[in-house]
Amino acid sequence: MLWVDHYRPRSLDDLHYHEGLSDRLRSLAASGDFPHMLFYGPSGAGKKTRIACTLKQLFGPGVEKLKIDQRVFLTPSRRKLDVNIVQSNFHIELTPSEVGNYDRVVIQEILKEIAQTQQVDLNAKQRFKVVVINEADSLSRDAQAALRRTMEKYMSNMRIILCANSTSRLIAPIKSRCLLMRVAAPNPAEMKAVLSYVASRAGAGSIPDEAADEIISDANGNMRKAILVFEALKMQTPDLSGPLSIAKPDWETYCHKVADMIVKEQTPQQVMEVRSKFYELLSHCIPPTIILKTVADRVVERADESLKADIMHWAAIYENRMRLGNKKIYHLEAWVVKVMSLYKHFLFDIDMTGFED
Ligand SMILES: Nc1ncnc2c1ncn2[C@@H]1O[C@H](COP(=O)(O)OP(=O)(O)OP(=O)(O)O)[C@@H](O)[C@H]1O
Repeated sequence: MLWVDHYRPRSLDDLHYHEGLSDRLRSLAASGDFPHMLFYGPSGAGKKTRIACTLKQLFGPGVEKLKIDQRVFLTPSRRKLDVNIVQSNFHIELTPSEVGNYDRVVIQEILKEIAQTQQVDLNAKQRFKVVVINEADSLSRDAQAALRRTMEKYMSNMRIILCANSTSRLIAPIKSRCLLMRVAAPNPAEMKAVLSYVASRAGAGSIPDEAADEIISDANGNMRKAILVFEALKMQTPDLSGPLSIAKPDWETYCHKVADMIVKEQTPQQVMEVRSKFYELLSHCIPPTIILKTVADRVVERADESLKADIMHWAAIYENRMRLGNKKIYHLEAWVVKVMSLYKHFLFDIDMTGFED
């Protein structure tokens, strides 16, 4: 098992950072009046770990006995949707956004089913079951509306825990029905403490300060990434001495290549080249929003100061359109064409100024 899973905290007492948050969760679990909750924060900050620990506090170790099911749902047009569901006797966890725009069907069916079944385990500590919904911020508007209605209706025997990166794409009625829990990224000192703990538990001795600093600055607040990189480096150079080479993931290097192409040449042929690179990235399941963000960041790094704000402005607009639409490639490509046109105008203006001089 990877260290990141093996040494993952299992109870609220084991959690390393944000102790105030752990205390609040502990008292909420004991209060007998557990609310619907929304955990939000950046990737790898520890949201899912914290949710799992809260469930354990609520229901005891039985919640760790998990069963994985694949359920089939039927859309109104009789299309079959496969959804993976993880459940224990006390909770159920799902990612409805896996099925794109049909997420409403999944939300409605699952929630109705859970809400209408009473807790049958007489020894259960709580009378309600918990439904954990991952990637809640990717839910369609329809699914969010369905969720909102269910939250009102079935409060007596069901609680919902939403997990999201940000609250901005959730509709206000959902936010107002949940207790919001912000799980911020750990700071470098907190990350260092976790890495030292993992190193000592894994029998890997202590971690040199320079190595820890390098891993932490590369991880940028993502605890999962830090532990994964630490384990990989430990396999390569067991004593972690000398300059470390933290390899960038292939998809990131590929995105940077795309950005360099946009900056280098602005022609229809180049748009076609970029398109084929986008297809390559998408076919390797890199999320389109991540592609857009990584490419845009790199283009901005290389662009003239006067263009930076416009490039980001259009990236935000096309990201929004991408979320509304189905075909992601159109919007990625439209952004590329927009940026190329901004670039061309900029270069043309420079030429003209030179000419006037
Ligand atoms: N409080 C903590 N103390 C120690 N280690 C932690 C803590 N929180 C998280 N971790 C470590 O970080 C890893 C990633 O955490 P987790 O999967 O909970 O993040 P997440 O915020 O849900 O990420 P994502 O949004 O990308 O799914 C865990 O597997 C665990 O090893």
